[in-house]
Amino acid sequence: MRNIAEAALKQAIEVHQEFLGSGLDQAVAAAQLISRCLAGGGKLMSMGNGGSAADAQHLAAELVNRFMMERPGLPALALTTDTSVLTSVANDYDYKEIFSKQIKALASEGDVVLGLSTSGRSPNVLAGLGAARQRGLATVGLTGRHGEAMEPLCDVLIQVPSELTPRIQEIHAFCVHLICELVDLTLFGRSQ
Ligand SMILES: O=C(CO)[C@@H](O)[C@H](O)[C@H](O)[C@H](O)COP(=O)(O)O
Ligand SMILES: [Zn+2]
Repeated sequence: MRNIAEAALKQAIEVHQEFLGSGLDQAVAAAQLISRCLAGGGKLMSMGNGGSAADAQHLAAELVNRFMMERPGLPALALTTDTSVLTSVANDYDYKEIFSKQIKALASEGDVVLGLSTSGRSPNVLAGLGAARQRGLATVGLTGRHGEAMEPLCDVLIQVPSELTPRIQEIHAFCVHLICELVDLTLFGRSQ
């Protein structure tokens, strides 16, 4: 057991180390884009499946409530939480449309849509980013090594250099916190 745990942690350290060189600039660019949208009166809408749904909710919660310091709440909405909307869209139309339909209904000019998909292939995340693009909204993607399908739909795409969902998600969680820290720094002059 200890050897499995050690291998997993070493793998995580290696992916974090590689991300420092290959992905951190995109994470900073994503935070800058989101800061600009929020400063301009827009809101953030986030989406993902499974663990990435939790990450989408985590980001929205930190923004709406607070991150490390006291500050006014910021407008953010996870598109993964309203089970009536989610089940009716999936039931009447298609699971693929659960995010895109919400974006079409809720988006205003100046908003930013953020999608997480470790495979880069979840049809509902791709459709959500596509709907955001069609509405002229800013888009941010978080993915793994194979984010090819997300690339043309994202203004900023954060790619984690791994194919393993848990390792990718661990860096996505780091990016969620980094975005919050840099948004606070940009909008309020400090983050702690
Ligand atoms: O958290 C995990 C695995 O670590 C799972 O719940 C995982 O998020 C789900 O299988 C998702 O459906 C995967 O979707 P995606 O990241 O490929 O878009
Ligand atoms: Zn997970």
